[in-house]
Amino acid sequence: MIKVAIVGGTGYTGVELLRLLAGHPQVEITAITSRSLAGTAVADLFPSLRGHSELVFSVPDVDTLAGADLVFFATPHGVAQAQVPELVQRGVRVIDLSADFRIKDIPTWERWYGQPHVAPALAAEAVYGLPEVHREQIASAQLVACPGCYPTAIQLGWIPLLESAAIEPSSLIANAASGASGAGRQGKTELLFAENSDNFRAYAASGHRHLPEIEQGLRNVQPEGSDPARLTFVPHLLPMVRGIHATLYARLKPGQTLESAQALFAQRYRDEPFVDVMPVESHPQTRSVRGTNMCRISLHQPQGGDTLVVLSVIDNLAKGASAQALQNMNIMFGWKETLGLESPALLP
Ligand SMILES: NC(=O)C1=CN([C@@H]2O[C@H](COP(=O)(O)OP(=O)(O)OC[C@H]3O[C@@H](n4cnc5c(N)ncnc54)[C@H](OP(=O)(O)O)[C@@H]3O)[C@@H](O)[C@H]2O)C=CC1
Ligand SMILES: CC(=O)N[C@@H](CCC(=O)OP(=O)(O)O)C(=O)O
Repeated sequence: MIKVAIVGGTGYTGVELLRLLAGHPQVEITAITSRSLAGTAVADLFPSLRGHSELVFSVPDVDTLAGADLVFFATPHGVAQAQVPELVQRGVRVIDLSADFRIKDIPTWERWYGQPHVAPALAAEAVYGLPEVHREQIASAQLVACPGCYPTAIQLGWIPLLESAAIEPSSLIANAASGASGAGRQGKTELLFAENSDNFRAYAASGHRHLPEIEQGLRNVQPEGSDPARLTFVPHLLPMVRGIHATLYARLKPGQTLESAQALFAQRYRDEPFVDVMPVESHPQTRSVRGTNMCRISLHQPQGGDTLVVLSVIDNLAKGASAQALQNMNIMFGWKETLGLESPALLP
């Protein structure tokens, strides 16, 4: 058993962590923080956790957090980088769900996030928590930076092709749509039922902060000497709660076919418990991954042309955040990677 603390327990990724950890046999949650609801019982705020949690929210306090073996940060950007250095110094392991430690190039982080980075040395040390690429480094990491939700769906959809140089790396286009829980639990006008339901729209089409994270991850898997992966990324907001559907377009290199691409995916993800390569020309649905750590992928070659379309779906709060954080925890502590993550999606 390890002791775990969560900073940011009243948000959507925080409560998803609580839901998943309630079914994990190796974890005892010793602290969960909220500045605004300190003193409130977790089960009063989230009745879904009645009978599963006796915890009460407390204000973040470094001495309390340092009593845990592992601390999850489920907080907005900028929070973890201010608090993690002391915890790391005191020997605590940390999984950060925010973007604070994902990007290695600090000027790039500062430009996209619009604030100075206060812990650049830790950003250099942090391991990017995409197990399908960094499993070995995650196992021994003290600080893991969990990938963003769009970056998870998009990277998993292109990694086999870029590793094998099977597509033109400068031809990449990603259209991805997310459920509204991706925007967190704070009140925002555009997330009101009357604004978001029965509606569909793109946002940040001229530049979203996940772009540099995705490009960094894709370039990292390319063979040395390749032209760097370049991406056009347009996110959309869907009138649903959970799920990301990414439609990825790339030009196949001469000699590559739908069948050769499918074989690359089948081989690359053969032993991955959380990537499901579906039969060619399938249409994965967000509903098939709801509440799970699964990424389902399928490939298409419309009209037999030279464009390969990859469809990739995840649950933004699960494989896109909290369940992937648990997968990382399982790897860090040497447990079976699927522990606490085995349940299939909720249907209908
Ligand atoms: N929603 C999603 O699908 C995904 C989110 N993420 C990332 O995960 C992180 C959390 O997201 P999400 O759960 O949606 O966010 P929410 O806005 O729903 O929740 C944020 C939480 O952080 C706490 N918090 C806010 N400011 C501070 C602070 N200065 N110090 C300590 N605690 C603070 C809040 O509680 P209180 O103010 O009471 O302290 C609240 O519990 C974000 O960085 C987000 O970008 C990553 C992938 C997917
Ligand atoms: C629908 C929606 O608003 N989604 C969020 C992405 C949330 C997320 O995963 O991103 P970070 O962890 O990098 O913040 C957005 O586009 O800002």
